[in-house]
Amino acid sequence: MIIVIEGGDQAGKLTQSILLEKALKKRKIKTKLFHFPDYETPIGKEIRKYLDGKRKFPPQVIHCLLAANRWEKLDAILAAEEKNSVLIMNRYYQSNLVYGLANGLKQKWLESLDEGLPKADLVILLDVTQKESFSRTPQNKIGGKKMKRDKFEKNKEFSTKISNLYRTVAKKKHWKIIDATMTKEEIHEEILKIFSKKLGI
Ligand SMILES: Nc1ncnc2c1ncn2[C@@H]1O[C@H](COP(=O)(O)OP(=O)(O)OP(=O)(O)O)[C@@H](O)[C@H]1O
Ligand SMILES: Cc1cn([C@H]2C[C@H](O)[C@@H](COP(=O)(O)O)O2)c(=O)[nH]c1=O
Repeated sequence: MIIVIEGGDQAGKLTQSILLEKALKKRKIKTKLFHFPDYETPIGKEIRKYLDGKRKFPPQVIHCLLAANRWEKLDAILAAEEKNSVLIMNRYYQSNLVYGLANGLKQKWLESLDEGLPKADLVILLDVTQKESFSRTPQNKIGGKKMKRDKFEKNKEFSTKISNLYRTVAKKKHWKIIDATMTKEEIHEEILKIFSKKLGI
């Protein structure tokens, strides 16, 4: 089963992905957590440079790179599917759809970039407003503080567009929507409830 934790910047995806991973492991459910973008790969390093403003790419190129970054991890994803019952994705191809639409790209074109990757069984949107997102302190994926907001995170107008698009796409695609202004613990409980309901346990 692939569970995707989605949402705008600082919605709490990393926090909730880690809490869910721990909770499932405690229940002896074999679980593996992936983070996208994966900044460790060759393409991931280019993406990092773009987000830090050290590279300039047209939107078509950066969204191809963001999809290619998942294809770089295909073997690892397939191997993890063999060994585990649950894969948690802290962002997956759903991010490229929402951010790509916000950057003026076409849905069909964006979706074609990820066609053939293992599909998500459950997508959970942490619904955060621009205001709430900007009030939170960015952190990096190993828990430390990020020095500054990246290219997609700096612009208030873009961030508002992302929040609105997430809600619209989530409704159309029947993703589960959680109010991300609740406490970390409340959100975690909601995610566990959704997960149990999906499994029928
Ligand atoms: N429910 C919450 N209420 C208040 N603050 C929160 C909540 N969840 C997470 N935070 C805080 O918000 C910040 C961002 O959290 P986190 O890194 O989990 O978000 P993210 O969605 O993964 O961010 P990014 O999009 O930048 O990768 C952190 O400082 C974290 O402690
Ligand atoms: C996976 C993925 C990400 N993005 C965007 C979303 C964010 O603005 C950045 C990643 O930042 P994070 O702090 O590491 O979450 O990239 C995207 O546009 N498309 C994608 O597929």
